[in-house]
Amino acid sequence: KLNVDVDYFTKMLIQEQEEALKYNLPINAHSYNGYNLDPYSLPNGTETYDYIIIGSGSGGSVVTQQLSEIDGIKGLLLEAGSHEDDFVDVPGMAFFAQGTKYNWNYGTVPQKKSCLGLKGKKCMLQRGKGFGGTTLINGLVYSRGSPVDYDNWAAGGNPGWSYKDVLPVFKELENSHINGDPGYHGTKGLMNVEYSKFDSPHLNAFLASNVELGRKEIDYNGREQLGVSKAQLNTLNGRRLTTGKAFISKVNCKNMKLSDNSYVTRILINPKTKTAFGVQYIKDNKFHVALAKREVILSAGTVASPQILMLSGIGPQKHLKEMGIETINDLQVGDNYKDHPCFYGLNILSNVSIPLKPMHGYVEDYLKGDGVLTLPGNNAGVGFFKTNFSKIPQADIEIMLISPNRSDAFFQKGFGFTDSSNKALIEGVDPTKTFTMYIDVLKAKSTGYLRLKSKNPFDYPTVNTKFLEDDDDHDIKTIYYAINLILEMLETKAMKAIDAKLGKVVLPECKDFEYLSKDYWYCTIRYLSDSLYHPVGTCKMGPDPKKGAVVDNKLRVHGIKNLRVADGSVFPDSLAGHPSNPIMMVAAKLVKFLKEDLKLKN
Ligand SMILES: Cc1cc2nc3c(=O)[nH]c(=O)nc-3n(C[C@H](O)[C@H](O)[C@H](O)COP(=O)(O)OP(=O)(O)OC[C@H]3O[C@@H](n4cnc5c(N)ncnc54)[C@H](O)[C@@H]3O)c2cc1C
Repeated sequence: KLNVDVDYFTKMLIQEQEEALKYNLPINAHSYNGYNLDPYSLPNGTETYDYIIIGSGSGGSVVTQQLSEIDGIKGLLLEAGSHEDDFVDVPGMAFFAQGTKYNWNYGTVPQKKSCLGLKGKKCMLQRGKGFGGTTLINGLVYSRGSPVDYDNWAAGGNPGWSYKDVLPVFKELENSHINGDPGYHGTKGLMNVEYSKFDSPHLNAFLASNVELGRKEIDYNGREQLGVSKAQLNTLNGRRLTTGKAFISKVNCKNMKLSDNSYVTRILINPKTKTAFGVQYIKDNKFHVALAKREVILSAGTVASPQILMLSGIGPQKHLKEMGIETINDLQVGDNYKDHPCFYGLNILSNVSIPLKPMHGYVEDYLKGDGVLTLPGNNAGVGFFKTNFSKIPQADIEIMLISPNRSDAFFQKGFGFTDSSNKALIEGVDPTKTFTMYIDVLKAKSTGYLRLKSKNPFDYPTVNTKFLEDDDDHDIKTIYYAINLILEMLETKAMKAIDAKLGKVVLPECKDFEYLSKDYWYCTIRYLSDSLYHPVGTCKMGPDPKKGAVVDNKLRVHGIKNLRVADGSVFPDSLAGHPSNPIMMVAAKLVKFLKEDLKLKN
């Protein structure tokens, strides 16, 4: 049996990698409307449900599964994509998975101060499509952020969202195998959390170097967050555990209809009563309407949820008017686009190699739940640090340890680097020995925005991340500070033991600056920065719509009845962590609110 699997996986991985390299990622969603039908006409036939959920990513999958457990309800999940395959299941194929039909491939407008070494100076904006949403293509790191994040949500006028309030919900969702700090983890939930069995020598040097510098190895989802650790991962025996597999596969289909390839074009809202009553969507080149007797739950993610709200008449009035859309409620939808800017420009040489194997060798390890293929994008470890200029009592930098090999065939396409940036990055790199560290600005001051490109629901929205554009250069200063932390790590005995040294990366645009001077680094950062793909905040939660809030603390859209949002867009701010599991927590909270309304026990 094992050999059959090895042959099947080996062939499949080789073939799918080649296809991902050739595949042209979409630049809009027009393929859903093959006959170019008028999205503003309504079809006659309708179906009626209690709840309609839009999108099944980190948020929507949890809502769908948990709602389906309520006796006697009738629900509908509309997901634009479909089921996953064995290819995306392999964490080590994460970069290639981003080159497949599972990626929407939204993009941003050209940037002024970041992403300059990427094609068209545009940051990449990957988002997953299908049951599981962005968990189909993401880095699988389980990191809740700091308790301070949630305490700030609550202090900002959102009762019920302090860390004390949300910790039990994280625990309910989790099936932890990491032997973490007592009291902080659950073992009965549907989302598995484990360490990769694969031990990278580069990770061990990273951990030891930080211990040498006086930092601790910690459970970063436990008592303290500042320190270093092997990455806690949403995998199950080394395989990607998407929210599709963890939650959608457990849906009680007696109560819930799952509709794939169903692209939602707008939510139907009665402008007089300001009540959401249904959803328009296209499937198989035909428009459909589904009616919701109770509520519509929007979980299409930080990019598509604000787009759908605006298409439905909820958004900044001036902008909607320019687009020719009648405003039903004037809210600051699409503002407050917060993300984690990231620096990808470090090569660290070493004398320790992870020997290359033929593909079937990697596959044999993988099928035993071990080996490099169990590491998502080679991400082996994380560390949370604090700058000396931060005024907040929490981590503001994350450093991710990426084991060799970074020069795989998809590297340039996956990151969108120009030929000259790519050349500078791969020159002198031994793919078996060179590792890197990504620097993630956890508390970026730069804030972007999202707007409609047109009233055509099949056009992608316009996104401007405005990375590294904040007035006092806080964000670039944070990256520069983190680079110095890394240079200090390279001086430790642990790093010297693997002969770790900074590899020279000199971009043509930065070559006139003295190598390793501050100006050299600032130039390199502006070119080799991009998103860590953690956008949040475009439908932010808060008490006051005049201060930019789109949903209230029960996730109800302000001023509209029967409409809630449950995905990354409702975060008031970026977390000092990764958003996927916190979004699952938000979704589980939403189901609790719905149950309260139904007077059911939670
Ligand atoms: C490359 C990459 C690496 C990442 N690494 C990590 C990590 O290591 N850890 C972590 O915590 N986070 C990571 N993230 C981020 C994290 O995965 C996302 O923030 C999270 O999954 C988003 O959840 P969501 O529910 O908000 O939206 P999504 O998961 O994006 O779900 C939205 C769903 O809505 C569907 N949809 C969109 N538009 C429509 C429409 N019009 N009609 C119907 N359906 C629609 C989409 O197809 C999708 O399934 C990463 C992201 C990327 C891209």
